[in-house]
Amino acid sequence: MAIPERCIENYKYTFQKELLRGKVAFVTGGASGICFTIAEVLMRHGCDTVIVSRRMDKLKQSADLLMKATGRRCVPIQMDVRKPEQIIKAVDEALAQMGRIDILINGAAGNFLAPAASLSFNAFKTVMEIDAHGTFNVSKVVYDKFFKDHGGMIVNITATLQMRGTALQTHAGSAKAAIGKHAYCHQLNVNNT
Ligand SMILES: CC/C=C\C/C=C\C/C=C\C/C=C\C/C=C\C/C=C\C=C\C(=O)SCCNC(=O)CCNC(=O)[C@H](O)C(C)(C)COP(=O)(O)OP(=O)(O)OC[C@H]1O[C@@H](n2cnc3c(N)ncnc32)[C@H](O)[C@@H]1OP(=O)(O)O
Ligand SMILES: NC(=O)C1=CN([C@@H]2O[C@H](COP(=O)(O)OP(=O)(O)OC[C@H]3O[C@@H](n4cnc5c(N)ncnc54)[C@H](OP(=O)(O)O)[C@@H]3O)[C@@H](O)[C@H]2O)C=CC1
Repeated sequence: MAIPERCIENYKYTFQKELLRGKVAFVTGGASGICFTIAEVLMRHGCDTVIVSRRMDKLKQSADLLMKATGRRCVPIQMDVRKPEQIIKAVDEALAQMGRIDILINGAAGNFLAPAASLSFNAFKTVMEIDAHGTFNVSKVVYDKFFKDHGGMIVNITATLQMRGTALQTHAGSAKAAIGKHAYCHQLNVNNT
């Protein structure tokens, strides 16, 4: 059984408590780490969430913790951000259960510390596919199925390691740089159309 995440003790509000009441967020990687806490903070502000990743046991455990701590709804759905057919199914299920998606958090990522010389073709490809392709894949499906007609917000979780370069991080640095440029180009596209 996966080790459970922990919710924030004595949460202090900076924003209005009900700021996101009636909104729904779709959070990739939301069962663990940073994106678990992002889901928690959104829920503490009235938002309902869908958390997605590959391990259903971990998703269920985290969804239970989040609902108990915040009193909001959290639906766990299994999917791999590298597999478009799984994303389409997951977004369909999210919309069937929640009726809407207002916020997409692209947080799912894969990483490990490894010298560039020891990266196999598949090691580099795997991290690029989870981080960079995954961000595009999920954004495309959520856009096509909901944001195109209703609007919505996409938040891509990147890093700083790619900005000046970081040892042992050729794969993750390349993937996170791609995500940054993707967001920038996408913004230009949206503003020009
Ligand atoms: C991530 C850092 C980890 C620990 C940090 C510890 C100390 C910090 C010290 C200094 C800091 C220095 C730098 C900063 C580093 C990081 C912080 C900044 C950014 C962080 C970004 C993040 O994304 S953190 C999130 C990390 N979370 C995860 O990775 C969870 C999900 N991870 C996974 O699912 C796997 O780890 C996976 C990414 C490998 C994907 O799994 P899967 O699809 O099942 O793939 P596999 O079949 O297992 O592997 C695919 C190919 O990759 C090769 N591989 C796997 N691991 C390694 C490795 N350690 N070294 C080299 N190659 C590896 C594997 O062999 C496969 O290739 P083949 O050719 O064999 O097929
Ligand atoms: N930790 C850090 O120091 C830093 C992290 N970041 C970024 O913050 C975000 C969260 O990182 P962190 O909390 O450390 O990491 P975690 O390992 O806790 O979170 C990564 C999540 O992504 C999910 N995931 C991985 N691969 C896939 C996939 N193929 N499909 C669907 N879900 C997947 C994992 O679940 P599962 O394995 O069950 O699929 C896991 O829940 C990431 O984008 C990371 O790059 C940025 C800078 C620094």
